[in-house]
Formats: sequence, C-alpha cells, structure tokens
Amino acid sequence: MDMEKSHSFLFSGLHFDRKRFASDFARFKKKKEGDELGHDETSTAELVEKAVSGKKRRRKAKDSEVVEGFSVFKSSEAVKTAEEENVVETDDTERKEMNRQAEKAALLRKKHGVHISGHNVPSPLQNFAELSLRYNCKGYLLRNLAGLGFKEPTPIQRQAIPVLLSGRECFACAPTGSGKTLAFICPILMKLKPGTKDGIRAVILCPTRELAAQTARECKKLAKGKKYYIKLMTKELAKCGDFEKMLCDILISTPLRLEFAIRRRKLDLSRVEFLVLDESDKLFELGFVEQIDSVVKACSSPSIIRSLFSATLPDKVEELARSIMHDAVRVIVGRKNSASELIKQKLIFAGSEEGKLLALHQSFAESLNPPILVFVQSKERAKELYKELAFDDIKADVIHADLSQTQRENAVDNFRMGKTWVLIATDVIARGMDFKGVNCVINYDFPESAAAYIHRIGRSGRAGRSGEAITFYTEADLPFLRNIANVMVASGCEVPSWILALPKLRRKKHRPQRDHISVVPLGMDNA
Ligand SMILES: Nc1ncnc2c1ncn2[C@@H]1O[C@H](COP(=O)(O)OP(=O)(O)OP(=O)(O)O)[C@@H](O)[C@H]1O
Repeated sequence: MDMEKSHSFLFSGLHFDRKRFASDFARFKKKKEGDELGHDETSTAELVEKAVSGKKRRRKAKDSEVVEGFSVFKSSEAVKTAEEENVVETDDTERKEMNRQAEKAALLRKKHGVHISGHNVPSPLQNFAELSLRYNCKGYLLRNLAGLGFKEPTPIQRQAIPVLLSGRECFACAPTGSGKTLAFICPILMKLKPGTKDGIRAVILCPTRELAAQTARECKKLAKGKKYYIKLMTKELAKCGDFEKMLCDILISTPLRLEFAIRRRKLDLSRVEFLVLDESDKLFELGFVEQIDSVVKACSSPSIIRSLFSATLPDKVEELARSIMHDAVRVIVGRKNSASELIKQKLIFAGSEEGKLLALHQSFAESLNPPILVFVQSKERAKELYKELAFDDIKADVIHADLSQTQRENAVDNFRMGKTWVLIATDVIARGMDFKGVNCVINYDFPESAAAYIHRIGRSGRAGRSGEAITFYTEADLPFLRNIANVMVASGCEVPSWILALPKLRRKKHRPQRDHISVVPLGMDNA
C-alpha cells in the first residue's frame, strides 16, 4: 500500500508530454531496449527520468522523517534540462498547493478541537458533501444522513471518516454523545459492496448486548435503501446459526458471543476488512481481552483495517493496541479522557447511605424532570433501590445483568418511549447507550473510576444538548473524590478547593462495602 502511495505521489503533478517529446520518448524506449545490448546513449527523456528517480529515492528517505520538506529537491545535482526545469516548477506548484491544503486542514482541525498524530493524515471533512466529492460517496448515504437530520459532521466524524476511508487504522477518542458510531459505520458502508455472497466483511464489537443492538439499528438506518446484510449476533444465532449459509456483510456482536461462534461453530472471519472495537478501553479490560484476542486472530486478512473508538482511552490501552495495529492514526477530540462540556456537574455530600435515599426522595419530591437515570454500584443495590422507589408515585424501572434478555430490552424500550421516568441501572448501560434527551444522571453510588464517571454522566448532554449530573458521596467515597473532581474541573465545572487538595489516590477502582439501601432501620424489616 505504501508502495502504491509513493508511486502515485511521485507522479502526481508531473505530466510528461509524450506527444511533444515523441522523438525523445522513442529514443528513450530504444535506449531501454538497447541497454540490454550494452549501448550507451543518453536521451532527454532519460535525463528527466533519472532526475525524477533520484528525487524518488531522496523523497522516500525524507518521507520517513517529515511530511513537508519538498525543498530538499531543489538541490538536485542532476543536469537541468528544459524539461527538468518544468518538473521543478511543477514540483514547486505542487508543494505550494500541498502546503495550502495542509494549512487549511490544520485550521479546520483547530476550529473543531481535533488533534492528530501519525504521518500523512488525510484532511478533515468540511461538510458531508465532501464525502461524494472526495470519496465518491453514493447518494443513498447522503440522503440518509440528511433524513436523520445530520447537517454537519461532528468533529470526530470530520477526521475519523477520511482516516478510515484512506485505508488507515485508527485510535479515536472523542466525548460521549459526539457521534462516534457514525464515524465508523459511514466508511464501512462506503467501502463495502452491499448484499454480496462474500461472507462477513465488517465486524463491530460492543461490550454489551444493548449497545450491540443499538449499533445494529443505527447501521440499518444509515444503510436504508441498500440491501446490506446487517446481522446482530444474538444468543440463538451464536448457538444455532448456519454460518456457512448465512448472508452477512456486517456483523455486530459482543465479544463473548462472537468468540463462542468462532471457537465452537467455526465462524469464518478471514474476509473481514473492517474490525471496529467500540468502547475499546472496556474491551481491553480483564474478562474481555482473551475474547478480543481470539476475534483479532480470526480476522486474519492482511489488509484488515482495525479501529478503536471510545470516550476514554487510557495510555495503557493505547500501548497494548498499538502492538497489533499498523501505522495507525490517532485522533483525539478535545482533551483525552474528559467529560462532555455540555453537562452541568454537581457533587452532593449525603452523609450516609440513609442520607442518600432521603436526598433522592427529597429531590424527586421537589422537582422531577424526567427522563432521569440513576446509577448504583451492583445489581443487588439496583433491586433494593427499585423496591424503595416503588412506594413513590414515580414511574420507575430497573435494569441489571440478572434480568432476562427480554426484560432488559423492555426496560430500555420503555425508558426510550417515555413510559419510564426514572431508570435505575448498574453500569451495564453506562457506556454507549444513546437515550435521547436524558435530563439528569444521578450517581446514587459513587462511580468506581473516573472513566466510569465520564461514561455514566455521558448518557445526558448528547448530540449538542445540555444535561445535568449529580453525584452523591459519603465518607466512604472521600478517598476517591479528588479523581472525579479532577474530571469535573477539566470540563469547566467548579469544585471546592479542599476537594482538589485531597491526597492523590493510586488505586484505580473504588467499590466500597455499603450499607443496604433502606430507610427502615436494620432488623426491623420483619417486624
Ligand atoms: N452529524 C451529526 N449531527 C447531529 N447528530 C448526530 C450526528 N452524528 C450523530 N448524531 C447523533 O448524536 C447522538 C450521539 O451519537 P453516538 O451515540 O454515536 O455518540 P458516541 O460518541 O458514540 O457516544 P458514547 O461515547 O456515549 O458511545 C446520536 O443520537 C446520533 O444520532
């Protein structure tokens, strides 16, 4: 691929007029043939060719260091013929044009808070129309984007789409609710032919079933009008699907189900051209990493394009991923690992576990502005809090990993439709879930990490809307308070200075033992 690039790069802007230099060209051709017979005649065309290939060598050497730097060719030692003067002039114009383009791209990135690393990064999109001007995007996709009301690409879409379309692997980190899903689906749809019998050519991995189902739905919306085979790996499919006969262009799955299908059902992923790890930092956590490993191995095509997307991308994950990626481009929107600036964040000291419950009842009694998401630390606590709220006149529901698939789906659907006002949840829906217009996220239990905090509160303040996040804390959470306060400060929220002066904590996860959620004093339940 690099070879191809340097080839087209070398000859772009250089037009050797074969008609005008017909006689030279004929001599050059003769010379080439004559070379084999030991002739020694130098033609104009050959001089040009020599000068150019000399440039090619120097340019190749220079390419590995910096992208700009064409001035080096000005010191060509080769004899300058009139034709070569032409070449140099063309080179100069080409250089100026490239510099102009690079400057324009840098300004656009600056305007949208896009930071990149990697060489030869394609310029960001100015608008969706550029998808067809630069990349020949089909009309159906542009119509679907317009139909969904997407007028302008979001910053991550502006940069990540051209990166993936140019065949480069990509690490992408952008705030919650900033349109990362479209950033990876769009290039897949643009690159893959719909409805072929070639087998699976794109795999999107998500950490939860809910997110996988949501991503499959988004993918179908964007593909509307084209006969793509888009499949969600359900439990039944993983267990009983006839993979040899299954028509599938794009497969969306959780790592567990996909690994099961690969290992037990011999699912063939050797023709996969795009592998996306959504919420990639989660997927590189213990418990997922072995499954990811087997999926990465099964996607064995040498030309595969892998990409990692998340709102949080710790350095450790980047290092690990870098070992499997080739020449990846890194795209960061805003500050890495930070919360969306659209969310107003507050910390509330609730004193004790009982204090938290009273504070929640009180805040609901004073003003209830649904839809509201309430996060707790475990499924046991989710059940407990749900029981407590059931006495109030509030339409509450609960979602956690102990529920059946159907119960989980219903909980999500009812919340989406507005039938549920308050959804009590564990971290099972903390990442990626796109509930439109969540007004407030309440961290009833303090999040276990800064990343968990960023993802949880990121269920509100999406797609340009504002949101609110309230985090309760007790004495037990004090050692971890500073970590969350730092995230708040980084996204422009005010935090009391004493919190920022708390000692630094090395421990990454915070899951204290907590008293049961109940206003009834312990031991009185059966009275
Ligand atoms: N260009 C756009 N213009 C307007 N809205 C958009 C655009 N692209 C995506 N959206 C909408 O923005 C919302 C958030 O998008 P998405 O779920 O992809 O966010 P995300 O960055 O993946 O968030 P998270 O980190 O929480 O997973 C969705 O409702 C989506 O439809």
